[in-house]
Amino acid sequence: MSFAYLTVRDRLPTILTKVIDTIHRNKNNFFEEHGEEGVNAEKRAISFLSKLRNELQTDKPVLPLSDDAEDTVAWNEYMQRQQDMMEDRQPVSWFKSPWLYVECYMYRRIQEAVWLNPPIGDFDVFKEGKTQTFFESQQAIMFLCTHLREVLTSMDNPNEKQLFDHFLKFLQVSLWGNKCDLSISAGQDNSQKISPIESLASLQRFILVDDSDQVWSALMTLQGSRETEKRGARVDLILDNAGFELITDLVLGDFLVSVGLAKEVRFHGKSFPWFVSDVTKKDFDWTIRQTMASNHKQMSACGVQWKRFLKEGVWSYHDHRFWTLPHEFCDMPTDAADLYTDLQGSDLILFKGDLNYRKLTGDRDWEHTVPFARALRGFRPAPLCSLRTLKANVQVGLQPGHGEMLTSQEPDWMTNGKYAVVQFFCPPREQ
Ligand SMILES: O=P(O)(O)OC[C@@]1(O)O[C@H](CO)[C@@H](O)[C@@H]1O
Ligand SMILES: [Mn+2]
Repeated sequence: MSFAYLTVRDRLPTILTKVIDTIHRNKNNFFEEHGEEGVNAEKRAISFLSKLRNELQTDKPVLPLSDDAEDTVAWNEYMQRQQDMMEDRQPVSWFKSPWLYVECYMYRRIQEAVWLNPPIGDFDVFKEGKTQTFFESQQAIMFLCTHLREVLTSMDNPNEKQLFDHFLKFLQVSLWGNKCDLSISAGQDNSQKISPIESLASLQRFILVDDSDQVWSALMTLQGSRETEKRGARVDLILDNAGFELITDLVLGDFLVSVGLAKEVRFHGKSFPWFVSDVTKKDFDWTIRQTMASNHKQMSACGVQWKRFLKEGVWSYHDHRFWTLPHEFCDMPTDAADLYTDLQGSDLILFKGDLNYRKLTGDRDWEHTVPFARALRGFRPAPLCSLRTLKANVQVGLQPGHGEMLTSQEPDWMTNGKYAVVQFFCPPREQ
């Protein structure tokens, strides 16, 4: 049985059950905030979601969205296209459609349940889990913040080699931070409790493709032009999960800006709760506020600095509805031309996580030796790099024989989250 099939059969209904339970447990809060209207909204949302779980479990056709959000038309058009592509005119159902599509669809339907019930329309059904991992990872967060502040204060005029060594560490911490998503464990504890910097050396052998030096070169190219005004790169960081992973990304963003490798870092998150643990604007702001408010000196110093970066515009947060559509990224130029144009202005785009990798590669059954550039199928807004731990059945850009060797030793190497890639692509100069 495939990993995709098992996800749809087992993992997605478990996630739905948890969502139903969360909404139910918040009944009193809804009552306090909105009176009877809040309780009615709770009831309607739960009945909607129970129906959804039943549709999934009995392999019913997927239904068009019935809400009136900014992305509803785009979703329904996409679904119609999928239907038109079905041979024999069978309706697209939960088990008879691409995994990437139904998984995204389920998260959008959960949001439909919330949006159709305006009194609870801004309730985040995954907030509790995200908050919990953040608190459970406090030790690792403090450690990381301390390390960052120490590196930054000790680095008066560092040489290139020192800078590169630190860069590698922060890049790898952000990479392994992706181990901590909540959807793979269906919301089970996945918090980070040990020192993230110390574990790096022992994790190195699990990085199957490591293009870190090319990422470094991309940043250094922009350093070269000191006499011109443009010093330092514009980096776009396409975020994945909240909790510990987000902290690792903020720490990386802080390092890049503080040492002058980047002049600007633009964080991109999701516009509604997504894949259990993904970052929304609220999570982003909440995380920075929590970090600022910490009793731990170095941690709160980081929070204060991050707030300042945002205020000064050195950092900024962005979201776009495209990130919560089921489209592969090669569709971006046609389906989200504004976002593609925006990303073309970047000097380096870092894509965090597994889902972004699936969308970069179209989640196809590629041969493992297919070059990353080919799997991107024309998606080439700017130099880009995927920082991803492997949690789904797709991996490209390996040396001949490597994939086969891994399969023979560890059949679930693509889904057990033990392995990772730092995979870089640079568009040719003249496109
Ligand atoms: O993108 P992330 O957070 O690294 O991982 C999310 C993810 O692993 O969870 C799903 C399982 O439900 C996978 O399909 C998906 O790719
Ligand atoms: Mn995620």
